[in-house]
Amino acid sequence: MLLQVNHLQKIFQTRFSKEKTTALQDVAFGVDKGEYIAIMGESGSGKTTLLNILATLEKPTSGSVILNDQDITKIKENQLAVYRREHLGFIFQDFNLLDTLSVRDNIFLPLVLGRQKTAIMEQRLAQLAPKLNIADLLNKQPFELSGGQKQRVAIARALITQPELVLADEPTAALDFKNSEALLSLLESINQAGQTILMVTHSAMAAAHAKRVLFIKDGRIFHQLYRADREVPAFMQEISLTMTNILGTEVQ
Ligand SMILES: Nc1ncnc2c1ncn2[C@@H]1O[C@H](COP(=O)(O)OP(=O)(O)OP(=O)(O)O)[C@@H](O)[C@H]1O
Repeated sequence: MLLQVNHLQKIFQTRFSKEKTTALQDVAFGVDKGEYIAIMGESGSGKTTLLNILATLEKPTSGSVILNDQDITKIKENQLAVYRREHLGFIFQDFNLLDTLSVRDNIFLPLVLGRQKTAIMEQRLAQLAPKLNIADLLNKQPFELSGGQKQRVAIARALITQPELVLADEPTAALDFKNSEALLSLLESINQAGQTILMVTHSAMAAAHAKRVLFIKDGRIFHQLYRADREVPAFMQEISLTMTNILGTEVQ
């Protein structure tokens, strides 16, 4: 198993008041290499908190996150940036491209920080660029790109380090229907090529592209659905029904 999450609990306590919020009560699940998992739940159910802990951006109150036999909640503060760069890929809502760098340099950024050789960087980009249809964009600046092109560049940057796990946080939240569809089919094909993906989303349509959906409620995983060999629309219908019936939430 690639990732094993055990008895994860997160209690927030603000500095100024004694009030405690339990964001995660007891979350446990495992992810095999090559899986594509979506995590759904209503607002405030703990999705972002869970993703932040998996991303090593936040420490749990208790519990463990084992990625490739290492408990990543125990990594020392001064080693976290290197760990993230070497083992994890991130795809966020706003894509976070730096306008002062060319597209090529934006994609190379994690490798430059990790001091990879130029030849290796060029070789990996040469493999990725045609797959993501960005080969003609490499010398442009991010502000010259369309929204869809920016997404594909951000995906290239997430994949260039060949991460064990890609974490996506609401990747379609800021996109229109057409760009969402394009992004989701790209993520699907990246997964088919062997990349493990874990995505947090509000959208039943986005979740329906995953192979398995975990539903989180009140800080616990309480249900899961497998896509099996179903097409996206059929799976989406079951996801929406599950959200409505079990969570009592309407989803878009
Ligand atoms: N830094 C923090 N300090 C205190 N409470 C927090 C903090 N971060 C999150 N919480 C609380 O933890 C709970 C879970 O929040 P979280 O952001 O994980 O939910 P979510 O499912 O991602 O919600 P949304 O879908 O609205 O983004 C909420 O009650 C929230 O108010």
